[in-house]
Amino acid sequence: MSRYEVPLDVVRAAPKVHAATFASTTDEKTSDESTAAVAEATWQTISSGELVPGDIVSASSLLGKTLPADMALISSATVVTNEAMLTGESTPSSKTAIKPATLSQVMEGTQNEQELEKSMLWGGKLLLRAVPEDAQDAEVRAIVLSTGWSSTKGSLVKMMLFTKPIESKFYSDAFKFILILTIMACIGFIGSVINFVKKGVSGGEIALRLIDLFTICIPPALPAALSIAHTFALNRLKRQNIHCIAPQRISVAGKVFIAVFDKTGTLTEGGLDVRGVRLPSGERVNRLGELAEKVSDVQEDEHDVKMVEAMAVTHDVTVIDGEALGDPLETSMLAWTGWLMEESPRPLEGVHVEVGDKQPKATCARSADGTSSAALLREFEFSPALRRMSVVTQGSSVEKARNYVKGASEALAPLCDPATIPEGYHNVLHDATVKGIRVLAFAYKKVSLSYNGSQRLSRDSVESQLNFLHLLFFENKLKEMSGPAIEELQQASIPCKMCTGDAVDTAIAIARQCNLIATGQPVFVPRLPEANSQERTSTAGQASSRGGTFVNQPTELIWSDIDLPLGSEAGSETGLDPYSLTPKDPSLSLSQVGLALTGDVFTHLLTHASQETLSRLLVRAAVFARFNPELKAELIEQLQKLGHTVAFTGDGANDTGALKAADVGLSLSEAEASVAAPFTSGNDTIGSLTALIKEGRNALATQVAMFLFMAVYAISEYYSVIFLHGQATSFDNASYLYIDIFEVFFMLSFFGSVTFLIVAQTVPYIVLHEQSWYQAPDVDPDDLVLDDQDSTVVAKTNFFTLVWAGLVWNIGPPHREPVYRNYLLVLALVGLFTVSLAILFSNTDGNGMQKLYGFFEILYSFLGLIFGVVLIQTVYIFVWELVLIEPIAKAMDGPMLKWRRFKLKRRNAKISSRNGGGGGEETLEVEKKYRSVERALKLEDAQRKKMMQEKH
Ligand SMILES: Nc1ncnc2c1ncn2[C@@H]1O[C@H](COP(=O)(O)OP(=O)(O)OP(=O)(O)O)[C@@H](O)[C@H]1O
Repeated sequence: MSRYEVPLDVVRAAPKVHAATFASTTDEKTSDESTAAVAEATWQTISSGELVPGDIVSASSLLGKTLPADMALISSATVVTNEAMLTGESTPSSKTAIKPATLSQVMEGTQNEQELEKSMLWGGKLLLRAVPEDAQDAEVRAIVLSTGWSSTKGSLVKMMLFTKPIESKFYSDAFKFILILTIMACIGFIGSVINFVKKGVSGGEIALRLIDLFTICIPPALPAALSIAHTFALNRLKRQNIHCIAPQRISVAGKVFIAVFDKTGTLTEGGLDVRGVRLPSGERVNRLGELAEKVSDVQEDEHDVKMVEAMAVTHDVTVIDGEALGDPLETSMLAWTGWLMEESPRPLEGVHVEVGDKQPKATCARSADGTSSAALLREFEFSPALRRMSVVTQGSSVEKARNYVKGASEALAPLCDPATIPEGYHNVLHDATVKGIRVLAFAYKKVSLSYNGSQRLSRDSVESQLNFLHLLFFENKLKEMSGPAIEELQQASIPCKMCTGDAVDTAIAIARQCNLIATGQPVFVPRLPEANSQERTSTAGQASSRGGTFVNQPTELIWSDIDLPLGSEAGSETGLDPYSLTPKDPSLSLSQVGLALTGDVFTHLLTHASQETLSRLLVRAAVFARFNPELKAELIEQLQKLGHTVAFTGDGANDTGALKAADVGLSLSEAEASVAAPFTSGNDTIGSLTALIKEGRNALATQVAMFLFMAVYAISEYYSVIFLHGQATSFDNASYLYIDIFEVFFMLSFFGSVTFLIVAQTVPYIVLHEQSWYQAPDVDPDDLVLDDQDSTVVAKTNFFTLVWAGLVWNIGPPHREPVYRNYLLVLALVGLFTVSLAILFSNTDGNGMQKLYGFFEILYSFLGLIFGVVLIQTVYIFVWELVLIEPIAKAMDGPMLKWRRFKLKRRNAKISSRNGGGGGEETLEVEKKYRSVERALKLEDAQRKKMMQEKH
């Protein structure tokens, strides 16, 4: 049995302490006994290849190494791993010990993934830190859950080895073409057999020649030829620091129709600089004060001290070797406070913690001057769905424990006592977010509990009945490359969209900075009538403060112009018509306005809107804000349902779903390969997507070229052989070798054209038969390989034809380098041309070349005719490809579209008759959908072109 193994020494508990007993217990007492049994175990060092699920290993022995299997942490410890390979996010993530109940659920396969994730040390991740919480513990223990192919790293390798088949029109067309070639081979087969039998050819010779015929028609080199384009593209991408685990996706990248980008860390810098804080001023509560840019600007009263303490503790930052590692937002926030994170000495010195029978978590935050400190008793991790995180702490400044909550402003506001929310809160938020500033809100409440009590708290109880504390502002700088990359994509007619978890105002401001939305273009955002607000995935305090009429109709959206000050809208006077989406302001046309959708509206539309409205909005909107990870993936699927090939570029754990759902998922990550996406770029810029699309188009063009070349090679050789079989003769073996080896393997990247080749192949053959000096070959029933005029003329024509076809179809642009830059190809072409010319005119009976190929001496004037035919054929191909194809294709566009519509109608009619009628409406709906999408796209295109023209 094959196995996937990472050879590494691992310290494992002696097999007698196998962990199944530990896992099967749910009550705390027995679990403690099991833990004690494991702790007393003797340890042995084994190879990682010997690990099996259920083994208990010492995670401490793997420090600084890549984990060899998927394991769950079972002892209380501070463990930090780098998740770049899994989520694309290279920030370290902390782990907590798995609960025995969760472990037994894992064994039964009924585990809650979110719960499990907190304790998982996934195979393939780098173990950065493993410190036991209890000082008496020598080892940090983990239980092996899966190894080899079943581990995360194993599945990454499996993904590389066995990529999911991709539905591709090119491949299905290629198979259809091979079918046609097979039919041709069968026809040729029947004709040749009849002819051979008539001429008395022996059975063995007939069989031999017919096998030739089939291998000619169905070229065995075709699969290798098609994958060569991917191999070259892979190497070129690697040189640009873009890695791929699913090579077939490269040509899909060439067909990308819509590009969707995550915002934070993808379009904007991952690292965020703190701009300052605003907290209730002077008389407190009523008003937010001025921006305090430095911590030294903050007053030293109780409220302000709490604010600094909140920022020092509400995060998931870990300090390793003096370096703070974690979410860049949180590391810069901690740095701003000037507080330090440290391992607490036991007992926790200077920190008032009620110690029960368990030691508290060994981390505390301490102010730089050492006068204040706070111990972290409990942490509820940041959840993108809730958009907040919280901690339970006990500080030295006040005797009681406190809960601190940090999160998105609109996620926190509803959890706070309204009396503590300062006046003008929404205006302050709006003013900041429209400038692209990222805002986080903080809240707190006082509690009184012991360490053990804090461990029993539920998230809901910690994050409710809060008091508003302050707002924290971050600078969200656009990456230098984002604007130019988006412009390049737009010039290539690829619509670009942003999908982010951030606030809609911030998202629009950033979209304007990077030209996703043109500067000065009004942007409309729909919101739900109040009656539907319960459905919202986010509580939009900000949106509801915008005014407007609330209507109790499920699909009637209220549109607001994002640039109007809060509360200044007249509701029905501004915005868009809910059905036609045309602006109510007659001076504006649809193409002049930008649209942005929020996650709550999108969720509502998914269930209530008609497919047509949804498609229009999805096609027209450039910004999707407050989208949680599930909605991001849903958006990608909805765009795909409209028939588009969608690319998604993201960098974080909240992008994993979208990266997987997209046709082309590009993860901006440090890791060389990420299970989250088929493509990983270490460049940290969306310029990687343009590079990927270019390579994709190039690979696709090359594949088509190769396919055509192989087809020409097959058809041209087929014709030659059929002619010769007609005379009961065949190519000499050396001629076959020439065509198979030189033409195929050296010039796999060449295109060919079938029609002209057939003409070029036929003319010399027919003219030869008209010559007075022509001699039909004497048939040898046991050997069809003869030195005769027919095989000489057909072979000499054949050699040339492919050289010219190779040149013409490799001209290069738009998606490939010009042919003269491909030095090897030029060299090969010149070489092959020279060889073909030498073969053509080496005409003296008995010279080496003649003998090798078994050629017959032919009049020089006839050889000149062959050369002339080849030249004319080349000119034909040039004219056809470079001049005629485009206008013909354009002329065919209309009928093709009609044909597609007709096919769509017929398919829908069939479906409806199968489902028992009612198809008329359905067909109409689908038809309408396509028309509206087409119309919207055309409009968007025209608008983009106009903008470009204005710009230039
Ligand atoms: N560490 C954190 N602690 C508390 N709240 C946070 C934290 N990180 C983000 N948030 C809040 O939750 C919101 C959603 O975060 P999420 O990570 O899903 O998206 P994002 O980082 O804002 O944007 P993007 O999706 O573009 O990466 C943020 O806009 C912010 O308000």
